[in-house]
Amino acid sequence: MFKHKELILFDFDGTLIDSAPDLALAVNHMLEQLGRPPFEETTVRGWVGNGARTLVERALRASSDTEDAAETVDRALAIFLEFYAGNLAVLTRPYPQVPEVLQQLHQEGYRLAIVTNKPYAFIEPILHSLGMSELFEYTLGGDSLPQRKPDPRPLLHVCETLGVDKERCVMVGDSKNDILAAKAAGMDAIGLGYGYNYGEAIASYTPNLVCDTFAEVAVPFGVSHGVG
Ligand SMILES: O=C(O)COP(=O)(O)O
Ligand SMILES: [Mg+2]
Repeated sequence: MFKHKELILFDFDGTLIDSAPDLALAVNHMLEQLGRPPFEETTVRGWVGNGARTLVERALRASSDTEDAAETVDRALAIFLEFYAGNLAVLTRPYPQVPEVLQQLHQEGYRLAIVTNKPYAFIEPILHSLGMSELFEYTLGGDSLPQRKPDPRPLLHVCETLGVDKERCVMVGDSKNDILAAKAAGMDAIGLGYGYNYGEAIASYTPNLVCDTFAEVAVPFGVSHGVG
């Protein structure tokens, strides 16, 4: 199905890595510093997907009856970012079969890149600490361009930078932001059913294919090693 593809764009949080436990620790540290009560990790999972500032805004909104002033949001974001920068991969792990399948796709000659809404500065340190830095030719963060997913431009930017026609590219992601961005870019998409999609089924955003495990992602590329 996707054997003719040259470049595979991967979302990061909720697709390659389960980062919600560390994001929850950082959110709860920020709330504690502001004298507000913490939230369960499962609640924080539902807030991930639109970048760090939106995550902090969602946490603040849930923790107060009144809307916070911009200065409070700025301060909360700074606290969050400082803590998270020092605790990026404490509990964060790749999902099952992720390193193996990526390695196999890489060996088969597929080019791999990351397009995330996460701040750019955090991508490489996390990849490094999980032993996955060598696999990706290019990474783009949520603050790398003026636009982020679901805008199609980050996806198209990577295609242009790497000189790959968008028809030869596919986006793999867990959230509606990934699928909507791919559709708007005129690109094929694989949706993953296990990540963070605000409690909605990824199938309802009609990607070309839905996979329930990362191992299944290998199949349409003609790579079967990771399946099992
Ligand atoms: O950190 C986020 O808000 C989302 O990151 P993602 O685009 O890799 O899912
Ligand atoms: Mg994601």
